[in-house]
Amino acid sequence: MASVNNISKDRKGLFITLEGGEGVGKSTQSRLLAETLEKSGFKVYLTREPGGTKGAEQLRELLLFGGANFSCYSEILLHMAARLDHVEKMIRPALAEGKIVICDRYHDSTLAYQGFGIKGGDKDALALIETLRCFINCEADATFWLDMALEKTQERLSKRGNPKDCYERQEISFHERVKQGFERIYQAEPKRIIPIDASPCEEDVQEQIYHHVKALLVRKKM
Ligand SMILES: Nc1ncnc2c1ncn2[C@@H]1O[C@H](COP(=O)(O)OP(=O)(O)OP(=O)(O)O)[C@@H](O)[C@H]1O
Ligand SMILES: Cc1cn([C@H]2C[C@H](O)[C@@H](COP(=O)(O)O)O2)c(=O)[nH]c1=O
Repeated sequence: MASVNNISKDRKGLFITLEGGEGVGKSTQSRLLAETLEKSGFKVYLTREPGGTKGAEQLRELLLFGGANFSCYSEILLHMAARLDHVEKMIRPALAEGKIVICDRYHDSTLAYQGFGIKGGDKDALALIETLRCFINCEADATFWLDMALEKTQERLSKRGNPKDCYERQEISFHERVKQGFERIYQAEPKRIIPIDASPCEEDVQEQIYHHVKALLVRKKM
């Protein structure tokens, strides 16, 4: 079992993020985890990024469907502006109230999509993201990285049939860089990030995740 040493001791609540490429099942698993925890009596704040506040949802619409084709550095700043609003207004208060915050995508998506997917791991882009991460200063206690073969996720997405956002419309080589980016992020922070095989059925993936969450709750004495 992966180590869960990243838990913040002075925080009342627990901050869990779910990360990974397109269609690996993050939203499905975020919802299932929230339902399971609520049934066990925990207070949960289920949210997503970009999003979670009025302003951040407006930025989501602009970034995903606005067609503005921002320069990559502007795109990083916009994702980070959405995150800061979300953290200040929703995430930090929920954690202070002792809630379990479950966030569908967070900081690792900026690193994987903008840092590795668009900028190919460029040092300046990674440094800018890191600087803003330090400024926001709200780290996840644990991150589930859902991973599976790209061909399989394409199958899932074609069945889902939602309108494609600007990232989903990118060529396969972009998604390969994003996937490799998540691998690099995991290698850099193996204590926080817990890799999950996202290829089995929903129930099996849920079981893998819940197994780790139970251990986190024990460690956090929740
Ligand atoms: N374990 C699974 N097995 C088969 N299909 C799944 C599984 N998990 C999710 N799905 C289906 O795959 C599609 C994508 O799932 P979901 O929206 O949860 O993924 P996501 O990672 O949040 O996607 P996105 O990155 O686009 O937000 C949905 O139609 C969902 O019902
Ligand atoms: C937080 C964040 C997200 N993205 C991208 C990744 C996805 O393509 C979309 C979000 O939509 P989904 O329904 O969650 O798949 O936004 C990004 O590029 N950078 C980020 O920081």
